[in-house]
Parts: sequence; C-alpha cells; structure tokens
Amino acid sequence: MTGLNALKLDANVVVLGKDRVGKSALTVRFLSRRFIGEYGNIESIYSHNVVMDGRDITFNIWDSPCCQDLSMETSPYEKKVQWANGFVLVYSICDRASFNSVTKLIQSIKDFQGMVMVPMVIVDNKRDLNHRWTVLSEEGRMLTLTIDCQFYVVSAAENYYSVLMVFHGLIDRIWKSKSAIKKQAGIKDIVKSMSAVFARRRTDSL
Ligand SMILES: Nc1nc2c(ncn2[C@@H]2O[C@H](COP(=O)(O)OP(=O)(O)OP(=O)(O)O)[C@@H](O)[C@H]2O)c(=O)[nH]1
Repeated sequence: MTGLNALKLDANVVVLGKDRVGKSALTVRFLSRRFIGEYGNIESIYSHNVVMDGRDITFNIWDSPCCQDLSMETSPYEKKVQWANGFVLVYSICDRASFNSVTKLIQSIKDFQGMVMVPMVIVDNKRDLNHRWTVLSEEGRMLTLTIDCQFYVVSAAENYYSVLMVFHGLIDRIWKSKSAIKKQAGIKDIVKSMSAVFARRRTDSL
C-alpha cells in the first residue's frame, strides 16, 4: 500500500517501453549506478530507499520485458498499470517503432487508470548512439507538450546523473498528485460533515 505523510513516500513505479529500448539498463543504472551491458528478460520488482530533497522515498520499481507491455488487452498489464503511481516510458533514439509505442502506452495508461493527471515521464534513451538516430529529441519534446509530462534525454550506458534526474522528476510528480488527491479527499470529508450537520438541523426543525 502506498502512503504519504510529511516526509515519507512509497512510490510504485512501472518502467514501460518496447523491447531493447533500455528499460532494465535504466532501472539498474538508477539502483546501482552501473551499466552492465546485458540484462536478460527477467520481470522484477525492485525496492529501493533513497532520500530526495529531505524526503524519505521508497521506490518499488517494476521492470518488465517488453512484449507484455504492448499486449494491452491482457489483465497482467492492466494490473500493473493500476498498481502504479507513476510511469517511466522509454524509447530508443535508434528505434522509431519504440517512439510510436510510447504514444500507444500513454493512451492505454489513461484508459486503465481513469485519472486526468497520471504522473509519467518520457525518456529518450541511447543518446550516446547519436550517429544512429531515427528519432529527434524534438519529437519527444513535442509529445510531452500534448500530455503535460516531463521529458529526459539520457544515455543509460554513459551517464548516471541523467538517469537519476528521471526518477527525481517522476517522484516530484507523484508527490504532487498524491498531495492533490489527499486535499480533495479532505475537502470531500468537510462537505460530507457539513451536509450531515445541515440535514440534522432540518430534521430537528420539523
Ligand atoms: N549504447 C547504448 N546501449 C544501451 C543503452 N541502454 C541500453 N542499451 C543496450 O540495449 C540493449 C537492451 O537493453 P535492456 O536494458 O535489456 O532493454 P529492455 O528494454 O529492458 O529490453 P527487454 O527486456 O527486451 O524489453 C542492451 O544491449 C543494452 O546494453 C544506452 O543508453 N546506450
């Protein structure tokens, strides 16, 4: 269960994207600061505690092989999406189809979560392979403008800090969205108790 108090947050994060875009590389880079090259096809949930901006964050990061991500009708996918508080959507600059699949993922997440504001970030990975690009970073930037989310250009192979920024940015979004939900729930409680008081007064005066 996720929770929010003054300085503590549990965040369930799902990393999604087409095959071989670097989902595991990105996740492992964040968790261990390392790039190990080959990662296999194992589905894993990693738990990781960090302190960010004075907040105690527990990340639960679900890294799964691609094909499950793109079979959007299946219930494991739906379950995963509903479990998440935030999403890292990855494409590779060398793979145009992976960029197109991010657009589909965004739509499916919105459909399953049914929320207006779903915290997500888009990651343009493998920037070290600039000579093999098929997707311009401007295209990724344009995509984020249409859905109000953050955009990161990274190379999981070459740089730890850019990857760290991805998870930093996402946690900020999750934090804000949870605070907004809490506030809304608070307002609803106040409205409920006021309605109860007025209803009681009406019955008393009859
Ligand atoms: N040059 C370069 N290679 C990368 C980068 N990130 C990942 N790779 C390589 O891309 C390949 C796929 O990386 P993975 O992290 O396994 O990709 P994935 O998205 O988890 O793949 P699936 O598990 O098949 O869905 C591996 O050979 C990685 O070494 C990067 O930033 N630059």
